[in-house]
Amino acid sequence: MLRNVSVTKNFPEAEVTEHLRSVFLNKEVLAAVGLQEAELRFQKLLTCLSHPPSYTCVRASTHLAPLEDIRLRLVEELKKQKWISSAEQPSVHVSPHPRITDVLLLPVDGPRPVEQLSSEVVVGAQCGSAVLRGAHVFAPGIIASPKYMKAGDMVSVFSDLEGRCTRGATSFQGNKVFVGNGVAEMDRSAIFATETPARGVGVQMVDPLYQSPSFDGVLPSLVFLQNLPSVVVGHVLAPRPGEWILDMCAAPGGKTCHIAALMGDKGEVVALDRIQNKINRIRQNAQMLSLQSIRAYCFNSTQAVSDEPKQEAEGPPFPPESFDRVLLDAPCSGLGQRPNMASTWSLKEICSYPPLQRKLFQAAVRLLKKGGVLVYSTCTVTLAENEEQVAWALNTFPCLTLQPQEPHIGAEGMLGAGLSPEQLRLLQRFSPELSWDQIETTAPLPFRADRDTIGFFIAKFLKT
Ligand SMILES: C[S@@+](CC[C@H](N)C(=O)[O-])C[C@H]1O[C@@H](n2cnc3c(N)ncnc32)[C@H](O)[C@@H]1O
Repeated sequence: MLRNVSVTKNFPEAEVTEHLRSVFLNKEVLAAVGLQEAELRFQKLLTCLSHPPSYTCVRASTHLAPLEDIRLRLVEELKKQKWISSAEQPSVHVSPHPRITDVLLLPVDGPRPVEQLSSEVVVGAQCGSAVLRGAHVFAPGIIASPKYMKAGDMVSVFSDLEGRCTRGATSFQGNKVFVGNGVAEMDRSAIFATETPARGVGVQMVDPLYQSPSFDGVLPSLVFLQNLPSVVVGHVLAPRPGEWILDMCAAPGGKTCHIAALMGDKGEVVALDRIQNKINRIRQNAQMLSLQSIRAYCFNSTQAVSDEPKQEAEGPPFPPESFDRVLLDAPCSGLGQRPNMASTWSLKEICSYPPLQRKLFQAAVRLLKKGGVLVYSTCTVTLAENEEQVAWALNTFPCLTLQPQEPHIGAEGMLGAGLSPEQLRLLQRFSPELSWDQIETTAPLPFRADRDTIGFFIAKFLKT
């Protein structure tokens, strides 16, 4: 083992683990690699999902400044952070990705040997996952704290894996995972005040299990935290200046902003999402990154095609064959997220996604011009939401053909959906389990970055 592996993902719902196991041990996989190898891959998947990737990926705003300038400014900013100058962390390494021209990579140090303290703060699983990726604990994420906790106390932070801890509790004995030590920034009474719920940092992480810089307020217009496969999506879509692009499920707008940046902010990116609050996030992000070409609307994208003649209003719904390119970054079960300790979903919830994805896909195909490009992506690992959707799409829409992707830095598609070897080669599946114990954590970042990602899937189609 090249990593100090201490946690293995366990889905609280045993039927979810069993379901995933049947996906990863499907007949086609068993015939190709055998039971032992398939079982091993599945166990590695569960292990690596419970750990964050060994680096942080940021997308640089190369529409505003050259990559090298942004890199140097980032190094300067991060040098100012306390952890950087501590004895353990001698220097800041920010490396460009060897192939992706707007990506910077920073190593994550961990898991580190951190001693647990007697004072315990319990946070929600989502907050715990964010801490494992370099965040501090924000007050709303805190569920339990010692009875007499005062600002300035040193505390150990635990993530409540199953959402069982009661808000305001003083201790918790349930299923929890240690994520590091920090200094309380507030008294307990301020955190659990009923009249004005506390905001801001509740615990400053000074000794986290995984150490990486905090990007809070760091060069907000020049660097954007984004997983590597998500950045790949924008490049695979390959938008050109002047085009009309639709991002059907856009919030909070990471990919929307990337698309607009790749177009040099010339043309228009229509960003739809069905949740109003999230539309505000898209607008804030666009503003922060100085992007003018984004129009965001709150709309259910399954209804985004109109057969009526176009009204005067410029927003959705749109006539068929309107867009040069469409991105469907679909709502999904999110099982590829790392570290993924928050999944308390039932099998029924996980299985609810494919029908919604198909409705969105149908609208996407109708809205795309002939000769246009459609990119479908998810951050999950199931066949039903990925390769099986591709097989369904190719059968349902004879006008679609699979296209090669550039860059293609992930693995090929997974066996099990009846796709041919040629079709699988055109798909891009980021499968961290395939190289989990094969890459030295000391290997140079650019070598391990492409393999040590979240679980993710990308398919690119042309409408002929
Ligand atoms: C995977 S997230 C999108 C992430 C986004 N593309 C990014 O890169 O920042 C999926 C989004 O789909 C939205 N969504 C779900 N159902 C939708 C629908 N019927 N129409 C539009 N948006 C939908 C969700 O609100 C969620 O924000």
